[in-house]
Amino acid sequence: MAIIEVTGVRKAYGRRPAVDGVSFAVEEGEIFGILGPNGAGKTTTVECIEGLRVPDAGVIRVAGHDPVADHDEVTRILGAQLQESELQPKLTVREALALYAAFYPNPADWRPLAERLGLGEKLNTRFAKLSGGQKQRLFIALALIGNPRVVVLDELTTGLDPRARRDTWALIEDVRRSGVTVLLVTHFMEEAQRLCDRVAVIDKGRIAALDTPSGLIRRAAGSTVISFTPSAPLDDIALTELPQAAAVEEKHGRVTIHGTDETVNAVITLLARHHITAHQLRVSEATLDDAFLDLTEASA
Ligand SMILES: Nc1ncnc2c1ncn2[C@@H]1O[C@H](COP(=O)(O)OP(=O)(O)OP(=O)(O)O)[C@@H](O)[C@H]1O
Repeated sequence: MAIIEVTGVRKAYGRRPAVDGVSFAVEEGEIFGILGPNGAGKTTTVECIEGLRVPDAGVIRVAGHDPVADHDEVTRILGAQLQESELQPKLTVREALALYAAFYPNPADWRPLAERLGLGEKLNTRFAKLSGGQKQRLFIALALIGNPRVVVLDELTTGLDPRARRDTWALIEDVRRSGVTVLLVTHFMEEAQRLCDRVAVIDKGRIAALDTPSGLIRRAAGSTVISFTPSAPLDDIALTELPQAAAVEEKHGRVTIHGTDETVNAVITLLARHHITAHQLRVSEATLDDAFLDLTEASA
């Protein structure tokens, strides 16, 4: 069952459209990613879902409710991560948790929540003295304190070191295991690939693609990347006609081909036929990074 339904949403600032006819549905229990370059319209889209912005056109439903007309109801269903600037630097972790718990009719018990998020030792620490990772964990705690069915996390791991980012990923998986649906806005392909069940790629206010991370990789770039330095120029060899070669690129004497396993064999056979050796031959799986660039370039 879809817990969030977004249908034909448009939102312009002045005459410039930021979100230009976006539709998608988030199923209950999934981690749904929104991925896109800077200024693509990701935050505007989630702010419309949160009821913080009013769309110019289109319909949004959160568990059947309109985020603007039924704002109180939606606030109970949907927990949103707070922006850093919204917390007082002198507030302690305990005070922040108790204060935010008081906003909700049926809040979670914040003590076990703080323990679960690794903040048990930090209850008396002021917000300003927390590390970046600890602040992010506090934001997750505050987003969860109202016992929401959906939590919206917008660029949660930006600015975190790799270890803190991985710890945060583990927490997000833990949140989903507890039955909460997660809507995750991110810039990090690795994050989307690792966490998300499905990803909507937004570019210039529109959905460029919506699929599982592996579906996006397959569809966009060709899932196998072959690169090598040929022992002689390839001038006369038509690599682009190889079976399922989605893209062929030559840079500084190194050739990169996106294709499939079948392409790997075909490249080697073709080179052998022309008595060319492939030096430093590398075969790797495409990443969501490749797919993202491909999808967003395609709509450029
Ligand atoms: N309050 C506002 N007033 C005017 N223009 C805005 C406003 N908020 C966003 N925009 C513009 O709308 C477009 C989409 O912005 P939005 O913040 O939704 O993108 P984003 O995908 O979240 O970007 P980023 O990844 O950089 O956070 C951008 O061109 C931005 O400059």
